[in-house]
Parts: sequence; C-alpha cells; structure tokens
Amino acid sequence: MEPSIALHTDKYQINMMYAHWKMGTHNRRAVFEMYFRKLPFGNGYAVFAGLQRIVDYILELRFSEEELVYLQQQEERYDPAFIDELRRFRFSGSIDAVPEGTLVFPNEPLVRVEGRIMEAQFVETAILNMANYQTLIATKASRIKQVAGDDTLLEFGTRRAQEMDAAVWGARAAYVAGFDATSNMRAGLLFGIPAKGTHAHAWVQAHDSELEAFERYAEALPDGVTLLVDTYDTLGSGVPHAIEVARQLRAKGKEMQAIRLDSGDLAVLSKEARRMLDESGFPNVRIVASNDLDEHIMMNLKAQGAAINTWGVGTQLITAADQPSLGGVYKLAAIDRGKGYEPVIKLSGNLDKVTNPAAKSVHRLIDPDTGYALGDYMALREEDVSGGKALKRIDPAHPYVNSVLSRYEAVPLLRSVFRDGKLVAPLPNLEEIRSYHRAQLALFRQPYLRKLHPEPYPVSFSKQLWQLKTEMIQRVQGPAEE
Ligand SMILES: Nc1ncnc2c1ncn2[C@@H]1O[C@H](COP(=O)(O)OP(=O)(O)OP(=O)(O)O)[C@@H](O)[C@H]1O
Ligand SMILES: O=P(O)(O)OC[C@H]1O[C@H](OP(=O)(O)OP(=O)(O)O)[C@H](O)[C@@H]1O
Ligand SMILES: O=C(O)c1cccnc1
Repeated sequence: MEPSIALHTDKYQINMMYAHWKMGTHNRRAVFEMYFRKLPFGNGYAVFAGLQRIVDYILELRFSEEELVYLQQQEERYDPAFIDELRRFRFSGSIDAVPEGTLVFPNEPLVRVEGRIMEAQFVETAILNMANYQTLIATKASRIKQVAGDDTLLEFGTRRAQEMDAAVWGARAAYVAGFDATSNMRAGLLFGIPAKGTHAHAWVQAHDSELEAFERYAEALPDGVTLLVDTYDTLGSGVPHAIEVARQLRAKGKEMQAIRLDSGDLAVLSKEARRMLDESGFPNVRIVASNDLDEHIMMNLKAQGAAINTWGVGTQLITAADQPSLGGVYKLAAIDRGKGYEPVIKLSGNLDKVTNPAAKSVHRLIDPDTGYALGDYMALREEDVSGGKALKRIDPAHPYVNSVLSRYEAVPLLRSVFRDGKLVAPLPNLEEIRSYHRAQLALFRQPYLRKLHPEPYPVSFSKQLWQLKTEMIQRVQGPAEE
C-alpha cells in the first residue's frame, strides 16, 4: 500500500507549518533556495538532476484522506481546523530552477521556491531528497563518461541500488550525463532510456555444457547476441565457444554482437580475447566488461591497453560508493513580514555554513570571443545582470580578490518552472536534456572538467550581494570591540 507522496517529508516540516498556522503567519511570503556547499568526488563540477521528479511531486502534492487521518493520530494533536486547511492544500507558489544537465557549482541557488511560508517550507525535504541523490549520481556518471569517451556505457546498478526509486531515478540521472542504456526495464519504460542486457552465469550453469548454453541462447535470441564467457575458463573455453557460436550464426547470415567479461584481469583477458576474435575473423564482435567498475578502474584498464568497447557499470555508480551523499541544503533567504521582502541570514561557527541572504540570481558569464564560460555570477535577484554593463566580481572566499568584467554574455541559470502554482511550460524531454548537457560541457575549458585536481571554477558575488552579506553579519554580531 502506497499512500500519496505528501507525507514524504520530515515531521518538523508539518510542525512548523502547524505553528505558522496557529500563530497566523502561515501566509507570509518567503523565498527559499536549494544549493550545495561542496562538490562530490573531488570533481570540478556537479551535474544538476532531479527537476523532473520535483515537478511531478509538486503537481501531485495534496493530502489524501488516509494521510489526514494519520496526521490526526499524532501526539501533537493538531487542531482539526488545521487538518481542514491541509485538505485544501495545493502548491500555489513559484519555483525557478536550473535545467537538468546544467553544470553547477557550490553555493549557487539551483532551485528557488517562493510562496506562502507554509508551502515553501514544507517542500524542503522532498526537494532535497530528489535533487541531492539525482545530482550525485549524474555527477558520478559524468566522471565515468569522461573516461569512457566514445565507448558504450551500460548502467547495471539495480540489484545493488538503495531500493527501487534509486534504481530507476539513478538510471535516468546516468543517462542524462551520457550513459547509453540501462539494464532496468522499468527505467526504460518510464523514461524511454534504451534498455539492454546480456545474460548471467546462471544461464551457462543451467546447461550441461557452456557450448550448449551459448548455442541455445543464440538460437533463442539470434539478433545481437552477447555471450558471457567467464563462467569456467575465459580463454580456455569461453572465448573459443563464443567464436564457434559466432561462426554458426554467420552461416545463418547473422552476426554475434559481443562477448562479456565479468571477472579476472580485464586488461589481459580483453586483449587476448580481442586477438582471438580478430584472428578468427570477428573484428566487429565487441567486448563488454563488468565487475565492480568505476572511473578509476576504467582509467587504469585503458592505461593498460584493455580492448574493451562497452562498460557495464553498476554498484559503484548507483550507490555513489566513494561518496554516498551530496550535502545539498535548502535555506530561507528572504521573508515578507508585512513590509516587503527582508533578507535573512544564518550565522554559524563554521564559516562555510553562513547562508547568503536575499533572493538571488545566478548567471553564467560567457566570453563572446571564445564561447567559453568565464565564471558564474551571483547577484541580488533585482540586479540587472543582462545589460552588458561592467560587472564587479567579488570572490566571496577572498573578497580582496575582485575584478571588473566588461565583455561578456550573461546567461541566467535559473529558469521559471512554476508561477503561482502553475507549470509555466513543459520540461524538456530526456533527449533534449542529454544534448543540453553535452552543450554545457562544451562551454567549459578542460582544466575545470578534469577528474583529478580540477581548476576551481570561479563563482563570484556582485558588489551589492557582498555588501548585504557583510552588513547583515555585522548587524547580527554587533559592533566589533576595539
Ligand atoms: N587489469 C586490471 N587492473 C585494475 N583493476 C582490475 C583489472 N582487472 C580487473 N580489475 C578490477 O579489480 C577488481 C577485482 O575484483 P576481484 O579480483 O574480486 O574479481 P574477480 O575475483 O576476478 O571476480 P569475481 O570475484 O567477481 O569472481 C574489480 O573491481 C575489477 O573491475
Ligand atoms: O559489478 P557491478 O558494477 O555492480 O555490475 C553489475 C554486476 O552484477 C552482475 O553480477 P552478480 O550480481 O551476478 O554478482 P557477481 O558477479 O559480483 O558475483 C554482473 O555480472 C556485474 O558484475
Ligand atoms: O545485462 C547484463 O549483462 C547485466 C545486467 C545487470 C547486472 N549485470 C549484468
């Protein structure tokens, strides 16, 4: 039994919603922004993903009778009139977000939610849940894609994924970042991702001999068959038997597509298998490799001259094994308590955790001569950044480092998704997102993209944003003593 998704939230959101309602402040307008503070995997960029699911969630957001009954049973003993308020609850606010597939950087607002505080606060948990996971997996997939280059990438992670949602949305995030197909049929059906598969060791084990298993498989699925050759002895029996079946197929006018290696030294085995296939007249039979692969092992295998054309990547990708979470946060930036928006700030002993006040914009500044991105620029939302006037750029970590830029094109990263509860326009489809992502990569010089020790990409503040932040910090802290 799956109730609706409205209670996919932390209880404290309901409690804050209730307290606002009780105090009569629930209709105050507020602006929240989602961002992350630190890039995952030591990468130089992240790939934003998760917006499609956020949009689906917002469109569906309403409390079912079952959920309302459950709320009434809580120890908080919410007022029945509040339960009635929730019965009418719909998201009526506005959302601006960075398109999926965009390369994004620390501290930039990626999703901005504006509306009645009881709505804008409430959606925090679900938005973070979706954007954090999908952005993490898209970023991991992008690193793997960098190593794979033009080789084919298959997403094999479902069996090791953190349950069903992670499997399908992770498969989608991987596809956004350049994977070519997934083994998950449901992801194929839901999102139109090409679905591909070979066979398991069990198929071979279920027959009296490996050759018989291969023959039967090729008989059943003669078009584009891939045979798993490592059940018993990869070079001693698996590859020779696959070659024999490739010959039988050719006699019937068909071509075997590939063999798959799933254990042992993938460099040595792939090179030797390649030689055997080539010498037998099958230079077009591809070699698929799998076995706990990630971008590091793949790079190593390439350095060893492995003859692998297709990479099946599961566990390490779908669980983001080397960094299993992205620390995206959702923070209040401004609130209207009756006199228009007031910016708010949160201080912290940890300076990285001090928030950036006010509703903000973020623009990508492009060099009109080269077409390359020069840096991103965060400003107050009402500042005009498009006008082509000289921009003073302040490095927020080192404010004494500032520069003025006069020749640039400014591309706003946040695009309108919902206005007053209505979806502004349909989101791009998955193929459009993939090609947009490729175009995004092409905007960046290689030093920002390299996997190891990338050059930090500059994200600067406008003078007004910097002044507001410093003034607010001083105001909250009080005057410094001499
Ligand atoms: N030439 C290579 N260089 C670096 N890493 C490799 C090489 N060949 C395989 N690997 C990786 O090393 C790890 C080896 O795993 P392990 O030795 O446990 O596999 P295996 O014993 O051969 O196979 P399995 O345990 O699945 O039967 C895997 O992650 C694999 O992708
Ligand atoms: O290794 P991954 O990147 O997660 O890719 C998926 C793995 O799933 C299958 O293995 P299986 O579940 O049969 O387990 P095993 O090969 O590890 O024994 C397949 O043979 C791959 O090795
Ligand atoms: O199709 C395959 O070869 C496959 C699918 C999922 C996991 N491992 C392998």
